[in-house]
Parts: sequence; C-alpha cells; structure tokens
Amino acid sequence: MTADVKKETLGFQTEAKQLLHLMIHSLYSNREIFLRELISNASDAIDKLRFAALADDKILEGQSDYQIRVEVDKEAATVTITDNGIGMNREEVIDNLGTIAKSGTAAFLASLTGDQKKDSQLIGQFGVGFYSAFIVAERVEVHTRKAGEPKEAGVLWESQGESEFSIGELPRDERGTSIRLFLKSDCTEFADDWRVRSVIKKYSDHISVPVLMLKQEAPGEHDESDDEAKPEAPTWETVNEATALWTRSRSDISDDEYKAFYQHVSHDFDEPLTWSHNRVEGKLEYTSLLYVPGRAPFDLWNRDASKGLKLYVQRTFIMDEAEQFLPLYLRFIRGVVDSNDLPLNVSREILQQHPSVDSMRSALTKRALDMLAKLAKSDADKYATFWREFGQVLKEGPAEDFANKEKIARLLRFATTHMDSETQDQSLDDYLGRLQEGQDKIYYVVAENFNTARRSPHLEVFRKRGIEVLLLSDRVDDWLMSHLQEFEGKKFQDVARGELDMEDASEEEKAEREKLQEESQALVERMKQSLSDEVADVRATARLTDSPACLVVGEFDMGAQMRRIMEAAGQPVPESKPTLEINPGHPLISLLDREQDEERFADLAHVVFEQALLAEGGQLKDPAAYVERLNKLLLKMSAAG
Ligand SMILES: Nc1ncnc2c1ncn2[C@@H]1O[C@H](COP(=O)(O)OP(=O)(O)OP(=O)(O)O)[C@@H](O)[C@H]1O
Repeated sequence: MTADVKKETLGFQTEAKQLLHLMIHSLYSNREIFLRELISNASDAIDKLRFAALADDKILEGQSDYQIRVEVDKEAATVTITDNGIGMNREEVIDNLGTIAKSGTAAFLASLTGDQKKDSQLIGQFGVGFYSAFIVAERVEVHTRKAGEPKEAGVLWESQGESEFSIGELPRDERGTSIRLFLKSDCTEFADDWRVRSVIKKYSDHISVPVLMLKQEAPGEHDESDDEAKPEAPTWETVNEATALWTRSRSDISDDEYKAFYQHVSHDFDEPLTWSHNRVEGKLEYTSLLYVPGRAPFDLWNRDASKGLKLYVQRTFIMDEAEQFLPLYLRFIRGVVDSNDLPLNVSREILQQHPSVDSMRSALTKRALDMLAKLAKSDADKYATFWREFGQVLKEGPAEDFANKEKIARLLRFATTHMDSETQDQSLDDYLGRLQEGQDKIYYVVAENFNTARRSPHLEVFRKRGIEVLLLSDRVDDWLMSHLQEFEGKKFQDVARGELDMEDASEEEKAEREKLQEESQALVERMKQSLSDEVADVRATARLTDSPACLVVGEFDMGAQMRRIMEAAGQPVPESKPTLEINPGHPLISLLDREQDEERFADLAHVVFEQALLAEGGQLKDPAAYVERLNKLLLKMSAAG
C-alpha cells in the first residue's frame, strides 16, 4: 500500500504514547482481544454510517451491503480487518488515532503503578480500543476513506506504535476502513485462518454485521482435472452469527454470548456482574438489555463521563449514551434499548420531549432496580462487589427518585454497630430483624470517617442497651439521610440530633434522668454562661456513659458533617450553634462542678466543649488557645500533685 504516498510524520500525544506503551506491556497475556476491539470498532463505524444515511443516503454510494472482512496472509504474517462503514478523513485519523480525548486521562495514567498485573486491570477499565492492535503487531497500517468523499480523499496512516506515526494520501475505491497488522514474530498465530475464526466466534458472534472470511477449501475437495477451469473468484463466508443479540430469544443465548456482547457495548474488558434482557409488547414496544458492570470505570465521578444506554430504533443504531432512559443514580448501568415507537430521525432534543421516553425510563429504572434486588438475593459476593464499586452512586437515589425510594433503600448496605466493621454489608432489612423490643426508630450516626463514627460518644447509651446504630461516613451520607425519612414505617433518627428520647426507657430510667437534670441545674447554668459564644444550650444527658460530653445539633439544623462539606465547598452555611450535652456522672464533670475558681472553671468548660467537638471530627476555631488552656490545666495538676 505504501508506494507513491506523500507522507508526513507526526508525534503521538504524550498520553497516547504512554497508553500505547502500557497496553503493549500489560495486556500481552490476553492478546487475542485485539481482534474483538477492532471488529467492535468496525461494527460501530457501520452503525454510524447507517445512522448518517438516514439523513442522506447519497453517502452510501449505492452500496448498502454492510460487512466486515477479515483476511489473513500466512506468508506475509498479516491480518487485515476491513469495514465499509463511515471511514475517516485526514483530520479524524489524526484526532482519533493520534490522541486520546477522554477527560481524566492524565489522572488515570498517574494512577498506574508499574505493576503489570494491576495495571492491566486498570487499563481494561479505561477501555483498550484501537491501540490494542499494537499488542500483536510491530507495524499497523490504516487505510481509510470517509463515506461520501471522493476516492482521492483516501488516507494512509502507519505506525510502529512507538512515538510517531506517518500520514499520507492514498486514493481508496471503497468507503470505509482497512486495518492491516504486520504481526510480531511471536504472534503469527493470528495469521492462521482457524485461529482467527475461533477468536471471532468467541468474541464477535453477536455483532449484528456479518464478519466474513475467505472460504477455505476442505482437504480433498480440490479436483486436479478441474485446474484448467480455474481460477475462480474467492468466496467469502460469514463466520459469526450476525444477528443483533438482543433481538434473539433469551433461551437461545448463552451466558458467554451475553458476556461478549457486554464487552462490545460497554468497551469494558471485564465481565458484567449480571444482566436483564426483556422484550416489552403492548402500548409501547421495545427491547432492553441492561448490564451491571463488575467494576467502576476510571471516570465514574467525572461529570462528563460516559453514561446512558445505546439507543436503537427498529434495529438501527441511533446514538451512544442516550441518557434519557435511566436516572443519574443508575449511570453505571450499561446496555441497549431498541424501540419500535420512536421515529428513526430521533435526536437528543426529541428524546427529551417524547411521551414514550418517560414511560420507558420509569420501566427501565424499575427493571434495573429489580435486577439489583435479584442479584442481592441470589449472590451475596457479587452484590458485595457491586456495592463496593457503585454503592456510593446508588446512595444518590433517594434524593433523585422519590417514587422508588423504598426500593432503593432496600438495596442500600451499611456498616453498623452490629458487626462494628467498616465493610458496608448490612441491609435495612437485616437491621429491622434485630430491633430491640419497643424500638420504633432506625438510629444512625454520621461522621467524617468510619472510626470517628464508630467511636462517637453519642453511641454509648445505644451500645449499653444493645441497640444497633448505622455508622455512616461516606460524603454522600448526610445528603442520603436527609432524603430518607423512614423505612417500613420506622423513622430514621440521627443520634447526634435533637433530644434523645428513647422510647424504651423504663419509668425508673426516666425518673433517674429527671433527677439528674435537677441536680445538674446549677452546673448547667454556669457552663451556659461560660460557653455562651460557642453553644446554644447546655443540658445534662443520660446518653453518655464513658465520655464527659458530646455535641448535639437541633432537630432541624444542618448536620455537622453536611456543614463541613458545604464549608469545604465554599458554600454559605447558616449560622447555628450546637447544644452541649454533659454526663454528670463523669469524674471530669464532677471536677468541673466542684471548681470554685471562675477562671479555671471557664478553662475547663472550654476544654470539655472543645474535646466534644474534636471527638466528632470537628475543627477547633482556635487550636492554639485550646492547647494553651490544656497546658495550663496540666501544669496546675502537676503543681497540685
Ligand atoms: N474502523 C473504524 N472506522 C471508523 N472510525 C474508527 C474505526 N476504528 C476507530 N475509529 C475511530 O477512532 C476512535 C478511537 O478508537 P478507539 O478504539 O481507540 O476508542 P473508542 O472506540 O472510542 O473507545 P474505547 O477506547 O473505549 O474502545 C473511535 O472513536 C472512532 O471514532
């Protein structure tokens, strides 16, 4: 192909260079996947052409027999993948094959460790794509022409996968793209017809476009006496199943086929955790195939990361990332929806207004939630994986989707005082199964991290009474809890909020609490005066057993954790002071009560307040003053001793 080409040499973008290098070294043990990636791209290119032809069928140049051809040449040690899809012009070749446009790429590359095994996992998450050709090829040639452009617009791109590539003009009769791989000496197996066929069967059976290879003559078929009549034109045969997988009946599709199809639609390297394939008939007609990935993509938290489903209308590919069919909190779900009701010329704008889309969205949301519920029930290990990867995203659900709040709540998993471990593996149903007699609330504590939550002084009385408390420490938790009011008729109660009124307290306990309050009246008044700048109120409490004091926010005030997040984000936060609750039975509080020296009383009262703030993960306004006060008290103590 290279004769007479005016060539120009250009360098790969730095990120592309790094990725290429990494790809070659970390995916070697799984090298056959290059074929899946290239066929997947070829099929995408044909989908794009089909879609573009809906608006202007001149670009088909009278040829609408879509196909992908794979040719091997054992002698030359090459394998060539040719599609008659949309093709690329010069600029697109440079952009698509020479740079990586995904946002977050630099951060992704920085997260790599140099450990091949770990990196190969990560790179799978990133999506391997076209560059996987260089795992097996020492040189790659791409000859392409954009559909609808003249033959002379053909482009030849060539690279050895190091730091540069060359690009030149080379006329091309057929529209579309041909990718020729000059195989490395230890990869010549991919120039073998049978080897390639089996890889195509394995990974690309479900591609709706036919993948063709030259028919091989069976041994003995060749009749010598016929030699005069030859040569016949080579015949091509279809190697893959070539029907869109989702159009087939569920019972005819094997798990392996579902998995391979997932890798095609999601560009994921790994297997999905589960899937749900459904055909809906009646008022609306559509087929959906939804998957739960096994791992979060590297850019899950990027605003512009890919999300949504692949949309088809009557089998014709319309768009990637159709976001309208699922809510944001299910943005990790991948798959396909094929509608019979939407018009073929549907655009993103039309999708936003089309009446069927709303009904499809609520049905697909329900379907996705049911699929997760089923996974939780049938495979605890896989569900734990799901939760680890996507739990935080699902926690956005109750705020976004009021109608499905209860369903989502049932899917949530928490760390609680029951296991006292950081792993979030307890469901609300588990919690309800362990309610104490008379308990009619679901208690929780929110803190900055797990240990602060677990050691929160607010929990002391709950532990004493054997009442379980949810331990929340993810950033999204305050947000979540502000939208979850109740579950199965039980209200959620923040243990650090409002006055503690434990419904199971006995008459005796109540009387004791009242007595406590009366006895502490004088101390409480003195402390209120001393701490009037810091706290809204001081009161004696029975909720503490080991700690001298804790802070409590008003029933309707913003939680401490939420306040910290808002402050960190530079958001205005309404001014509100917490209430200090003290434990009159604690020796430090008794000491305070006995303190006659007003200055020392003020110091000690402040230290008690500041320590309560520290214990819940808060920040002191004036840490130096705290240290000074504490030191003063320590010195006093040693002087007294
Ligand atoms: N056969 C082809 N025909 C037309 N365009 C192609 C072809 N192969 C690749 N491209 C273009 O090159 C781009 C980059 O391909 P590449 O496989 O690296 O990434 P991708 O398919 O976009 O995503 P991923 O990295 O997740 O696989 C594609 O998005 C497409 O625009």
